[in-house]
Amino acid sequence: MTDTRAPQNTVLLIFRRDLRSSDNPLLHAAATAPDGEKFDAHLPLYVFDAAQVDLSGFIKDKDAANPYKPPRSQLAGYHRCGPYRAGFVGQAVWDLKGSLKRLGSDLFVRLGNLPEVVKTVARGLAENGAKVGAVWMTSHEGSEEKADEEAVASLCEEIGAKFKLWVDEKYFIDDRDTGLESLDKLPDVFTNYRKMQEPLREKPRAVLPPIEEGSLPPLVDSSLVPAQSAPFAIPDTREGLVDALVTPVKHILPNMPNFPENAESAHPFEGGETAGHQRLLHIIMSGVANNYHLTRNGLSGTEYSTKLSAWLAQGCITARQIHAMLDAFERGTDPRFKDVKGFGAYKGEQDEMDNGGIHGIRTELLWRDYMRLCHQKYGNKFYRLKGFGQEYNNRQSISSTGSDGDQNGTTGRPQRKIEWKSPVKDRALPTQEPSAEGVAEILERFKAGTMGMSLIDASQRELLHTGYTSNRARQNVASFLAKQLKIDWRYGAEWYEMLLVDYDVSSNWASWQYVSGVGNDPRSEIRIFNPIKQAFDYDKDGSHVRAWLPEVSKLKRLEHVFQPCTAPEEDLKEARLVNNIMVTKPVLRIDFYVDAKPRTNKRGEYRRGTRRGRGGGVGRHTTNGHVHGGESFNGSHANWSGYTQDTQVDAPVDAPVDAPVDAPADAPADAPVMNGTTRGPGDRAGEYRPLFVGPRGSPRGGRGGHLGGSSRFNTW
Ligand SMILES: Cc1cc2nc3c(=O)[nH]c(=O)nc-3n(C[C@H](O)[C@H](O)[C@H](O)COP(=O)(O)OP(=O)(O)OC[C@H]3O[C@@H](n4cnc5c(N)ncnc54)[C@H](O)[C@@H]3O)c2cc1C
Repeated sequence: MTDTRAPQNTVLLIFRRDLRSSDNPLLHAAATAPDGEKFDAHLPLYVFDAAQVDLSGFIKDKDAANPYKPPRSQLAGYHRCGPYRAGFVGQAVWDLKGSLKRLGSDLFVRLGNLPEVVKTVARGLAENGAKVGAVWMTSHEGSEEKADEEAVASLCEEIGAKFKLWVDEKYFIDDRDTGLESLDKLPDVFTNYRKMQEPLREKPRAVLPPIEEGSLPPLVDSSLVPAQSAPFAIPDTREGLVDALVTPVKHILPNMPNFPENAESAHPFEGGETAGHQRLLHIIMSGVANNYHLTRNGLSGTEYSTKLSAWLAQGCITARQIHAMLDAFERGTDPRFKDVKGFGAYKGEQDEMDNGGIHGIRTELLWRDYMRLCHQKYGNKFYRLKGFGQEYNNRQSISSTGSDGDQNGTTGRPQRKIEWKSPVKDRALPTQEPSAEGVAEILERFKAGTMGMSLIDASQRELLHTGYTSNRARQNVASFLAKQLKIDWRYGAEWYEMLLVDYDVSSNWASWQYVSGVGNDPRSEIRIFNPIKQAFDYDKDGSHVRAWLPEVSKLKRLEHVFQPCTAPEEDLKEARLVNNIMVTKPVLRIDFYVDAKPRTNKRGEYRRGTRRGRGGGVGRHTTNGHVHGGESFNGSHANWSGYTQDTQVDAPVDAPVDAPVDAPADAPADAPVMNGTTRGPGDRAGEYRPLFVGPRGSPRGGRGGHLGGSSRFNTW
């Protein structure tokens, strides 16, 4: 019998990566439905998904078993969601609950598999005489996300509820306004997409009007909603929730190094819409936004870039909210910013002056859109070793070689082979050097930041300790793993997936592909970052490396700080580094000379001019690093050909990932000047130390990658 108190037309609002109450299309539509289409009740629901999050922290009874396998990445078996993002999402969910309560609503939090939870909730309501009339959720990229959407849609058919999948409106340009007739028409080079969309200032839709308190349909009576099933219990405090999420995944490495004394997190921020909006306000008030184009290549501190990525990834804020606030500042319509330089400086469409910093932020937000569109276009090709680059039109393709069955080139055009190295025996090519064990050992050192290449090690330590590392460092790390060590880049992408607080499936996998040369970098074949030169350019006084790698901090000369194996014996002794693995067994050694003679560099001059002309704001470019010779794996040279340092490459002026040429404007006049020449492999074979050789020359074993856990991807 129907309970007359029980609502017969409840709308289930499923929150996913749209953890916000403002500018949220689902809430907006539920609040503004015209008479006749209004729901009797609403039920906002967030599910911590067992396929993403280790739920064992929610089990209080020590004897109870977790019905779900702890989620692991498919290739390497890493946690799917590490402690930083788990904590951040917990905070964001709690914040959303608070915001919804202020609107007269609430957030029901449940654990398990999303479609199963929806089924349980719908059944439970039905048993209590209520009925789910509709289920709404936003659409997200990712094969698992799509599978969930399909499963919920089928369930709705079964229970006679209307299913609606909403466009996720947290992007800069709304999907409906891109002008693309179909995804086939998405340009394969970002610059072309940007040109299609310019002027960017005019593109974003207006932010949705705020929801008024009491405008949502009544909140469903909580006594009608089935409780969380055993063995799980949901904590009723914010700290309890965060603790339950973080505890099972907080031991990342068996021998986790201590947080270095002199290091500070560049991302000390909390999850949630409230904190995201405070940060947005801060970047305008403090001048971070104005200066963004000058500082965005920084490595240390909270202020060189916006640090909005983690909130964007979880949908705590939307790109159009960011745009709206920046635009209000530029047009002078928000008096909160009246004392900030640049307030009201934009004089309308005729105005040719552009705030370089804000222009830069808009362009980065467009990159983010673009990577998601590429994900939509190429689907699961995002996760395969040979990438999606081969699908390009008009592009010389690259083929990948290895033994995991998906590495053959397909287009019949001239192809360069990438012989990816694997830590797994039956995936490694028979000719692979070093062996699978050797690669497994390097990956362990990659994770711990003990490879002996300090810019990369410092970034890996920062990531390990904080869940964040700069864009500049990310590019170097990815290039080092994929292009210099030639290790299957997906191990890096999965490591990032676990640790990044701002992990976003599209941005992460597209960026790894881009830098690894299998995605959509039009210059992928020649763009390889030289991590020593990059360190000289972007960590001019070595303070970033010294802070995150305290071991090398006592070395005096910068080139030794950046590559400790090159330091003289007495310096190593003084710094107590003689037996350190970073010195005794660097995974790669790059010869790099520093001298005092400035070199004229016409190319550099030209770039400076070009970037200035476009508002790039690039200053003195006094460094010229050169890589000598090749590197050796167990004594044999890796196959480098031609020029390898990134200074040889013209980077597009708006490229965030591929802008390795620009020295920041604040380059001191007395920055060291580096000279040298690039030689082909083999020139200096005798000078390179054998790599991957264990103590006393014996090969060292290492933990291999292993498959395990839930399967996110089906096209390895
Ligand atoms: C190997 C690699 C992996 C990456 N993985 C991720 C990831 O998982 N999640 C993620 O958000 N970004 C990723 N990025 C892109 C970029 O490094 C981060 O977005 C940026 O460092 C975040 O810091 P921020 O918010 O201060 O960025 P800002 O420099 O202030 O940029 C503003 C916003 O623009 C977007 N953005 C900036 N650069 C990029 C870019 N290259 N691609 C796409 N969007 C961009 C972000 O949303 C960012 O918050 C990756 C880059 C590389 C090279």
